[in-house]
Amino acid sequence: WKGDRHKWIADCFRKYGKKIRIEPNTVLFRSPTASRDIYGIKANVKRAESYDALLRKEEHRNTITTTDNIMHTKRRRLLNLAFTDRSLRAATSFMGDHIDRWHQILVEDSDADWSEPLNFSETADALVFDILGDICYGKSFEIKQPGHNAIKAVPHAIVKTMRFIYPITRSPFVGTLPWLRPRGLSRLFKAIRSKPIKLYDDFVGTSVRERLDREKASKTSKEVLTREDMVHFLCNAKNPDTNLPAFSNQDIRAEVRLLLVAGSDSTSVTMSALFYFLAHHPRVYSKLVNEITGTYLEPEDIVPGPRLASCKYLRACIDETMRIAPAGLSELLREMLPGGIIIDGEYFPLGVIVGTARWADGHNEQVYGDPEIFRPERWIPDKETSAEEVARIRASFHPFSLGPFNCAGTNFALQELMLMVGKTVHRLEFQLASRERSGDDGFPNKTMQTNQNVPLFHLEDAFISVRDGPMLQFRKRGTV
Ligand code: HEM
Repeated sequence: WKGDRHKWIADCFRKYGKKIRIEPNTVLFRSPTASRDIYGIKANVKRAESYDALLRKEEHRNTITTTDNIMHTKRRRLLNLAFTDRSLRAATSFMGDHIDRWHQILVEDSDADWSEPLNFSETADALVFDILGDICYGKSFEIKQPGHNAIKAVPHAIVKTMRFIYPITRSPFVGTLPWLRPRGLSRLFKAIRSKPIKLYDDFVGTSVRERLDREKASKTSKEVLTREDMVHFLCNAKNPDTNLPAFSNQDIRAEVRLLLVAGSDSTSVTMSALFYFLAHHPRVYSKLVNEITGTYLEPEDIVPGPRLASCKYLRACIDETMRIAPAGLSELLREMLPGGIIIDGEYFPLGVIVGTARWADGHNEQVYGDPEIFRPERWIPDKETSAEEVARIRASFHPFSLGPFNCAGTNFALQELMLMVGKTVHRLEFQLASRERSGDDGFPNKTMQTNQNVPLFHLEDAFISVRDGPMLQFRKRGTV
């Protein structure tokens, strides 16, 4: 309930070593070999039943909430059809347009001076949500635009919902949920949905329906044009075994729901934390600006491709952010299948639940030495950091998880982050709003990073990482 489970888990590791039994039947690990043993391609495990609690009703079941391995493999194989190089290329132009418009909004009315202070988490949420809406079904939510829009409440409502659901997923009663759902629990959850979540449900339902109608009409009429968005790829995906359409309309709705949440929140947390660290670390900020402005003459030139991939410091800043402030702080639980598995040399039998926790992994003193320090250089081999050292820490670093249940949108997320950060630091300058510079940022409970004297970016654990701030001001680069 307090949102500090991730810190409690890290403290337990510090106190008891690299294996902790946090519940009678649940063991967490903190070592690179354990991560591979638990999540790797050969691991004899399935997603634990706590994933079931993320589901309000059976029709919403999608790839991430499918705990049966055979079903998951089938769904995932089909979902991957929406994440091809072609779909990634198709998404590029939507992403670029949204980012350009977002920049205009950030500095609107502030031609010669700094903009009004704004809560960066909120504006980053709006940007990634708009991008995802557009990319999923060709309809942006337009919540980054100034003015009233009821959908603006949705990212906040997702946080509220996760705060409510997360303790249920970790409760001893989680096993009863599949039984309770058809016996009134789904109806109860529906009845107590907050207004913004209801709005969001209706919005997703209507938008997907309209989009599917458009797709159908485009097959018979040349006048109806569709975009190559995710729905297009999902509609046209054929089951390779039967050559029939891979997804029913209900499946498409369920997968779009997953993509909107999995794809928006994670990327937005990373953006907010990265801008927080850049604002607090002028040396890192100017090194990043030099790399981007040295690689590209104009922000408009920044597009995905080999040149953007060559921006090593940009990628290192993103990796360092995902290490120190991961999108998802605690454990991703897996349950042993018949036969069990060996983890870190020890046998665990059928039914035992195991996992690793991302915050605890990223803050492991034994791996990183100075884990509380934001230092992107640790990811780049040079005179001071050997290639072996970088390979050693990379072996412990799995922000997108690994194996058959890893993030389906990894390439998509990295492309989006590289583009958003690259374009933003090229086109705009930013600074901490004065209130935050004086240390009174209104966000309590920050842990101080002792030797840099910079507070850690405050995150609360609700399965997703709940964040607020930083408060930033923007202006066009080169404005005096
Ligand atoms: C910084 C950004 C992101 C991070 C750190 C991240 C991380 C992860 C992780 C750790 C998982 C595994 C969760 C689990 O096992 O419970 C996951 C799953 C998933 N992610 Fe991401 N993600 C990011 C962005 C995205 C984006 C942009 C999309 C899509 C547009 C996406 C789509 C998915 C999907 C569909 C799954 C479920 C995969 C499955 O169940 O097989 N993610 N993500």
